[in-house]
Amino acid sequence: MPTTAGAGMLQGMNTVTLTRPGPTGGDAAARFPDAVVTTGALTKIFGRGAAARTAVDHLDLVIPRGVVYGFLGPNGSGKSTTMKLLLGLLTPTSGSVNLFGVPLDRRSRGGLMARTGSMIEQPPGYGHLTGAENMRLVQRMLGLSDAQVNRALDLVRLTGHRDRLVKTYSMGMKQRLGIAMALARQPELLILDEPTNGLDPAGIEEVRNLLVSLAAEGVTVMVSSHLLDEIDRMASMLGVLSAGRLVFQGTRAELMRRSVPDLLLVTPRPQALTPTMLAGLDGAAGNRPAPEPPATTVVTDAGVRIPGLSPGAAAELVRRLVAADVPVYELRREPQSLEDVFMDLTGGAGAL
Ligand SMILES: Nc1ncnc2c1ncn2[C@@H]1O[C@H](COP(=O)(O)OP(=O)(O)OP(=O)(O)O)[C@@H](O)[C@H]1O
Repeated sequence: MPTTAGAGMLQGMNTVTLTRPGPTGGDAAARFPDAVVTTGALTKIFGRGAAARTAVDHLDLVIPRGVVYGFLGPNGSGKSTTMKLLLGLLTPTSGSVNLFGVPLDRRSRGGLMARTGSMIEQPPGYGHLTGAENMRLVQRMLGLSDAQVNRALDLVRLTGHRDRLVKTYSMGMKQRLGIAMALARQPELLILDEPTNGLDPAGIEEVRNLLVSLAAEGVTVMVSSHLLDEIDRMASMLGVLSAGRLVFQGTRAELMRRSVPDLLLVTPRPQALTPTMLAGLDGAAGNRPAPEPPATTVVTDAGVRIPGLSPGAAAELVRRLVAADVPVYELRREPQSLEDVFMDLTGGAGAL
């Protein structure tokens, strides 16, 4: 059976201002005593010597109680590895994990996992058994009551399909069964790796509604995705990974405040925006470096978009345009979309 975290089959089931990642080091647990998850400089390096690969690089996560925390990053950015570290399925190379204010180690893990539900990578479930039979396995393993199992199946709306073989389930139903397994023990913390993977828009909406309603009941939900759209409307807090590093942690509103609007130049001579014309203009204080022309200037029907210039650099650009006798019909700020901000943060990697 594919893994969920837990005892064998089921484990422990269960910051723009784009703000740079906030609290650092092991003091996060002390600074955020109510946080359900904190990590201090959490690092995982796979392999050794020349083959060493840093999958997770000094992460300082802070996940407050009762939020849906959207954990975003392109493929290979380290989301699954981080979640496995949080569940004690991998040992950190360095750094610390605190769950419910308790350091995660070999001795504390059992107790902490008893309060945690998870689904990592694949939705679990034996295809040759029915949904109910799969749930019974979980029930026995975790010593759950019939009521707990029935409630979990109900929550994911599988009660009417409980007697069907799992191999006849759609992808969405399999994902929901995995979530039911993670939910059955009524965890305080739910860690789900890409639970919307392979779902159609209706399936994504169902998972979204379920997770938001669980958070409203006080469950802390950490959910990963490489797709911004899937996370955006369910997460009240976002953590963004890029190449193993946490490049942002905070609310959506904070993320948008980090946005530096592009400049849109309307001119009949877009070709006048040469690298020389833009050389040395500094970026605004935000998430982006100064543009490296001509790659980052984009000629659109509306005009030439120039990303990330500070007010001073914009004024200097106007001086240069006038000195070069380039007609300027219009120069205005164009707000970035959330998608643009993410693309900047992750260096445009992957399909966020
Ligand atoms: N057991 C392992 N041994 C060696 N390298 C690994 C191992 N597990 C993961 N990696 C590497 O660590 C990096 C992060 O992988 P990880 O699966 O955590 O990323 P991810 O963000 O979850 O990506 P995806 O969405 O594609 O699953 C990748 O470069 C991956 O190849």
